[in-house]
Amino acid sequence: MSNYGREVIKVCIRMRPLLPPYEDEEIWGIDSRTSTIFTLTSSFASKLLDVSSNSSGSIREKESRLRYAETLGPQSFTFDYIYAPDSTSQQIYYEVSRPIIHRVLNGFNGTIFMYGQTTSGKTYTMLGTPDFPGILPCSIREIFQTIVKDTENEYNVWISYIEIYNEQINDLLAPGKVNLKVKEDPKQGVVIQDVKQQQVWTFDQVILLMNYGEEHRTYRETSIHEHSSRSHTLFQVYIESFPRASKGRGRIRYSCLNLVDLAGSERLNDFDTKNVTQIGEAGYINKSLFILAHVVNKLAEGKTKHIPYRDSKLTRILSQALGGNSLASIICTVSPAAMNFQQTLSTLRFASRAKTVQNTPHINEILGELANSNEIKAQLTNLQQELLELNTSKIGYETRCKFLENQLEKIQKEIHAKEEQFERMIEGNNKEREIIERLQMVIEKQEVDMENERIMINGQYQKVMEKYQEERRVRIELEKELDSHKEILGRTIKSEQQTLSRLNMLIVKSGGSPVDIPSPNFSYHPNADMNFINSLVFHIETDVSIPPNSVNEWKDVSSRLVNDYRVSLERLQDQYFNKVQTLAERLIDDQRRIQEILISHRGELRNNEGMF
Ligand SMILES: Nc1ncnc2c1ncn2[C@@H]1O[C@H](COP(=O)(O)OP(=O)(O)OP(=O)(O)O)[C@@H](O)[C@H]1O
Repeated sequence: MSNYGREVIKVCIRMRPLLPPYEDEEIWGIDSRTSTIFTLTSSFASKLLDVSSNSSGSIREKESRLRYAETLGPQSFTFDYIYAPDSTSQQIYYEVSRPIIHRVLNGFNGTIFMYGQTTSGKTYTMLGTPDFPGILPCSIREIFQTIVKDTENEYNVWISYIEIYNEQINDLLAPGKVNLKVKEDPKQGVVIQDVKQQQVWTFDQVILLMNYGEEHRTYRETSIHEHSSRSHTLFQVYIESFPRASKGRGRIRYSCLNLVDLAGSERLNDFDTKNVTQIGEAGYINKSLFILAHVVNKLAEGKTKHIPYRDSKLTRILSQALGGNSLASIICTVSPAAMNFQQTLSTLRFASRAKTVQNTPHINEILGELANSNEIKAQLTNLQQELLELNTSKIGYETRCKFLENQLEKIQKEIHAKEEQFERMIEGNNKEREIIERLQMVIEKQEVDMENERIMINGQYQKVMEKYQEERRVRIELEKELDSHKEILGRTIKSEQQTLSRLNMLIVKSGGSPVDIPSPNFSYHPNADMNFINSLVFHIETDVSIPPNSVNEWKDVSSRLVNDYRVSLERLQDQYFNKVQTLAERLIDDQRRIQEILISHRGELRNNEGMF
């Protein structure tokens, strides 16, 4: 085995296009020149403030996103590669995966894994479609094309395909084989016990097997993705190669390519809370991704000891790719949508930490039967020397061994206790997270209810104000009408008084006593009597003879007139005051109702504040 240097994990980001009609505006932008991804904060803020727009998400959700983004300020991340929404999987394959494939063919282990929230495009990038093949088919094609062209070496290739569903390993190429165990192999490192390893010779054969495995993989329709992977999958390609001339008795290189498609992280409140299967699956997915992030964090901090690989099957299987003997690339898929802002940010933070993790890849090589005999002889001499040394210090060694065994047992117990404690902590965390998410849902609902109520109260207030305006308008019109009546009445009374004065003059002239002229305070109500008086005055003034009974008659008429004026005026005043009274009462009533609604609304607000 030769010595090799350390290599950091390569990390690339792929941003998929917006998925209409559910997703709203873009919040992330890309500068391909500098491989930077950044927030379009100003447009984000302006778009989120426009809460009345038709875009998806509740008003509360948008406001909380805005608050979150404002608190954080502009975000920007730089990676090895960043791919814009119009990039192809083939392009990513050429730049990110192909260099690894060629080194795997030379005896290095290699791992490429997809990481990102649900619906961000992991499976699309890994498997692709018939028109746009993904990383997996492109890698397999490259392997066989290279093997065919290599005239110096001979190769054997095997594949296996497993899924980790609810922390249980199931064989996708042998569907009956479930709950497989993981074990340490001195030669190959961590391996899956009893997994079906199928030898393959062509690209088509591998694709057939891949499709067969896909049929048995666990997918489910969720509220946000109709074909969502509910498990992590691991597609492994084992390659053995040796120079044709040695016929397998010289140096043999063996390597393994791991293609990992992780299930997406998701928020528990994106699920129907009554769907126990979905909630359970999401819990397992989130827990294993949490442990993966924990492992990456520890490695990123530069720690090499006590890395909690054993806390999940996923991290145990990926231990070679994370800080071990493997080349590794992580392809993080993200959504550009404002509604996925927090999940994208969390993926980018994971990616930032992952790109500082270092591995120590080396060529895996063993010696065949007729390998360099000098090397074997040298090794034999070393071993004999070691044996001699061991024999001489056998007693000390045995004592030391005993001591170490005891120590080991003690440490194992401690580890076990810590593992249990950690399990309980994670369970507690999950429960707390669930409670917080439920509380958030309750708060969200109450805020929506309060918003609706506020809109309703505004509507009612608006109506009351309109009614009040209308009644005010009617009152002003009534006052105007009354004024005009008064004016007409005044004018009429004046003209009638003049007529009656003229009549009195005639009466006095003819030796009679004058009649009382009514005061001008009374209302006028036109009637036939006035016509009669007018004709009487006309007769007198024009010396036309007046019928003898007419003088008494006009006296009656004039006193009736006075009464009529009074009654008419009083009726008019009554009507006017009644109307004004009714309007005032209605106004007071409406104001009282508005007051009551506002008081109860404030009371509820105070209750809600008290709750949270
Ligand atoms: N780069 C892309 N270009 C066009 N469409 C894409 C792209 N990436 C993803 N999609 C589409 O987005 C949807 C979700 O993609 P995909 O199934 O790959 O998501 P995922 O991350 O694997 O989700 P899950 O974790 O729920 O399985 C699919 O309809 C897919 O066709």
